[in-house]
Formats: sequence, structure tokens, C-alpha cells
Amino acid sequence: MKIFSAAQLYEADKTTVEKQKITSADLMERAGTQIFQWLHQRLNGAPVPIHIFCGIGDNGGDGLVVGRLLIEHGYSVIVYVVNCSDKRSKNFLLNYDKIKNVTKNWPLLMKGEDDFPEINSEDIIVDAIFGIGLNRCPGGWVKKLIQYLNESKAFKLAVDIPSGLYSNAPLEDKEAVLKANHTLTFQAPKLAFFLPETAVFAPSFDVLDIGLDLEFLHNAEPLAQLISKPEAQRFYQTREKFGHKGTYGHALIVAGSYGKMGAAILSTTAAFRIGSGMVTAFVPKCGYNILQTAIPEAMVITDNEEAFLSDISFDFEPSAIGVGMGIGKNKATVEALKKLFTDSEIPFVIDADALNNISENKGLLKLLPKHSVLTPHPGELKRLIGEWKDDYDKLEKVKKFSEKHEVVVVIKGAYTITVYGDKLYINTTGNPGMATAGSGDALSGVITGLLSQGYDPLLASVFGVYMHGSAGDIASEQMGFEAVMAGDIIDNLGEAYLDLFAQTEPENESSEKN
Ligand SMILES: NC(=O)C1=CN([C@@H]2O[C@H](COP(=O)(O)OP(=O)(O)OC[C@H]3O[C@@H](n4cnc5c(N)ncnc54)[C@H](O)[C@@H]3O)[C@@H](O)[C@H]2O)[C@@H](O)CC1
Ligand SMILES: [K+]
Repeated sequence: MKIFSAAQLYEADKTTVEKQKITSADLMERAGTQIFQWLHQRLNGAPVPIHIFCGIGDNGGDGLVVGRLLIEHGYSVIVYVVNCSDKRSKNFLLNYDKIKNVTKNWPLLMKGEDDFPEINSEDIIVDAIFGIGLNRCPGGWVKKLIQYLNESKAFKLAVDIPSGLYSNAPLEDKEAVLKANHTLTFQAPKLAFFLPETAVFAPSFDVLDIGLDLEFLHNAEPLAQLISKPEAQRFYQTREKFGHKGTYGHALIVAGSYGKMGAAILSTTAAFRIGSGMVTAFVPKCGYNILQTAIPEAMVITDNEEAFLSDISFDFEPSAIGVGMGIGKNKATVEALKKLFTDSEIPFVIDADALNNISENKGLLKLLPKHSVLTPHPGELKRLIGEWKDDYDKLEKVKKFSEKHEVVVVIKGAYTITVYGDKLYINTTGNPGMATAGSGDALSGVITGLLSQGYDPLLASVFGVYMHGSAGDIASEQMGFEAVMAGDIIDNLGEAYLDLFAQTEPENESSEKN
């Protein structure tokens, strides 16, 4: 699924109206009707008070449509107009008139703090104050209203986007954004829903298809691509009936140091579980017995040093190399990395201490084979590219970094974002249970394992992140977030493959769950 900018959505809106020969009011009716249906399906006529706060633009217009339809269906509705400006949009005015046909209770005009209504915790708040047309940070009494609504324990449903959030620009004041419990967003999710500083305001959402012009949406270059099951299914490469272990490559995992041999075990196992034909672990001497005992399927080569890596030499040609998990920052290890990067022509997966060593010795970057995959968590990323002002600045910096060094960067987080040149791929699998030691080692093993099977570096990254998250989701469903350990994620990679093509109940036809 594609993520578009606000400007692109306005374009799509315009094109749709022209091509489908409808009015923009018809489109608003469609949008409002979808929101109404979502509520109606869940409330089923329940007499719960619904407070709808409408701005004076088209987002407010949507709110008025929802209000009208709810009233027509007998719900208990109070509509407020957040009257922050006289510049009411055409479709706001049209629907303002229409709502008067179905109720004697005209919308309440709010002009300041004195007009803030009492709201009980069992009530529902519908936020239709500002949509993607937000053009400045909410201030004055409107900001106070947003804060007042945020303090309420009532369920808060945002129309299109939580008010005060820009769809694809940095946050100005986090005190002036509605903290929605759920958002119903039109046609495509907004970039703000996936970035750490702004995602907290839209912790869950459904995408409502309002029938915008498909050709326009198909041809528009998106801000980012969202990776869910349909995309992952397309990435999957079928295993051949007559394949043998050599068909699926020979991955090399360069990992571990004294006290951190678990990192090598996790990455090696993950490379196997994602389907590598063969996996060799290269570890310091102290890891030999540990690895051979823990993973009999793996081959093991050791460094001359007992406790850390100093000379990474091997006598075969791996089809992919993952390096860095738990290797530490010994001077000799830096030299060993220099030699490894210089001697190899195949792209690497670079993780953990290999990233930290690169950050401290930037010359190493120039030695990296093109299309190597870097998998930093936020701390490692900061060491690599420096501080950023906000999430959008971070993405721009990573894009430049990726272009300059011709590498794939996997920014790990709640929504992991893979960056390649100016392209962004946002993952949708994963959960807080995966914030656990070794989860990153599992991911680097997964990506290395996919590379070894012939997935190209970008696909290996995007598909690997999806599969890793999916395995984590399956693990959490079985044991709850808290109990998940990295090994459980790896153990469920097989289930994640099965889940990829499992038959499921059809979803609600018009909405995509997230
Ligand atoms: N583009 C589309 O595809 C569709 C858009 N629709 C709705 O239209 C919305 C966009 O409508 P608009 O462009 O009218 O914009 P909004 O309704 O988001 O708000 C814009 C109005 O609020 C004012 N405003 C913005 N920021 C303010 C602030 N901080 N303080 C005070 N006033 C502020 C603006 O000057 C303008 O008058 C979408 O979010 C969606 O809800 C839907 O009706 C259907 C289709
Ligand atoms: K809104």
C-alpha cells in the first residue's frame, strides 16, 4: 500500500471528481458515510452519547455528514462547530445546512473555553476539527480544546488524521495534537502514523476506501510504501522441488566475542530457519564448543584469538555474509573488518558492533561493497549519521547516506523503515514483545539468510523485516509480549512462512486493519 503526501491526496481528490463526474460534496458524502458505517457496525444502535467536534474546513464537513447520518439512524449526537475562523469551506457550509434538516438541535458554536462541554468517560468523541489541511499549529482556545479532549477518558475517534498532526511534516507542539484512540483515515494512511514522534497520536487506524481514482493512485510516486502481507507474498521466492542445499546458498555469520557468543548462535540459527542451505559461523576460539553444541547443523570456523576477532579468514566463497553481532570494538577487530570488507565483493549485512566500528572509523564505509545492508537501531544510527532535528530530518539524512554510499539502511523501530536511495519501505509487522535482547541478531541472521538464497539486498531487507516481525507477532500471540525472547522469534520463522499464504477469513471489504 502506498503512502501519499497531503498535496497528492488533494490532487487525487480533484482527479476523482473530474473523472467520475461527481461533485466534491459527493466525495465528502462517501467519506462521511464510510465513517458512519464503521461506527454503526460497532454501536449497533446503542444510545451512547456521541460528541462530534467539527472544524470549519472539509474535515469539519466530514464530521457534519457523520453527524447527520447518525442522527437519521436515531443515535444520540451532539455536534459542535469549533468556530476558529470565518473562512468556512463550501462543503462545510453545504453540510451545515443539511444537518439542520434532520434535527432541531442545531450544531453548537464554540467560541472559547466557556463553551467546552461536559463529556463522560463512556461517551464517544469524534474529532473532525482539522484534517490534512492543517496549515499552522493549533493555538489559543483551540489548543486548549484539544488538551481538554485529551484529558477526557472517552473514546476518541479521529476523522482522517488526529487534529493538530501534519500528515507529512514535523510536529511543532506535541501539546496541541489530539491523542486519538483510533483513526479512520481516507484512502491511504499518512506518513505521520509511522514515525516515532507522531505515531503515538495514531496508535491504531483503519484505512477507508473512498474510491479515489485508481489510475492516479497507481501512477503517483508515493512518499513511502507500506509493507503488509500482500506485498510480502509478492516478494516470496518459491523453493524449487529439485533444489539442494547448494541452491539456497552458504551464509557466513561473523559474530561473537567472549561473553557474547549468544549473538552468533541467534544469527546463525535465524539464517538457517529463514532457509539458508548452509551456514558457517566464524567466531573467536572460545565459541567453538558453544556453537558446535548449540547448532549441530552449522559449520564453525574460529579466529586465532580466544576472545575476540582479529583475522577473519576462510577458504570458501559464501553467498552472503552477516557481520557484527556481539563482536566488540577491539582494535584488532577493526583491522579484521577492514581486511574483510576490502577482500569481499559480495554485499554484507552489517549490524551492531560492526556498525559502531564503522561509526568510529568512517574510512571503513568506503570499503563496503555496494548494496550492503546496514541494520542500525536508533542509537547506532545516531552514531552513524549524527543527530537529527526530527523524524523527517532523520529520513532525509538517511536517504542521503544511502545514496552516497549505495547501501540499504534498515532503521529499526516499532515501524522499521528500510531506506534505499530516496525510497522508503515501512514495515507493518512486529510488536513491543520484540524489544528484547538478541532480537536484532535474529534480524541480521534473517536478512543474511535471504541474501544467501539469492534475494537481492533490498528485497532481503524488506521481506526479512516483514518475516522477522511476523514471527514475533506469532510468538507474542502464543506467550504474551513480556515473555518473548529472541529465540522465540526465530522458532516461529517457519510459522511466519506458513502464515504468509494461510487462508484467512475475508476482512471487512472496505477497510484495511492495522
Ligand atoms: N482530499 C480528499 O481526498 C478528501 C478530503 N476530505 C476531507 O477534507 C479534509 C481536508 O479538508 P481541508 O482542506 O478543508 O482542510 P481541513 O478541514 O483540514 O482544515 C482546513 C481549515 O482549517 C484552517 N486551519 C488549518 N490549520 C489551522 C489552525 N492551526 N488553526 C486554525 N485554523 C486552521 C484552514 O485555514 C482551513 O480553513 C481531509 O482531511 C478530509 O477529512 C474528504 O471530505 C473527502 C476527500
Ligand atoms: K481530524
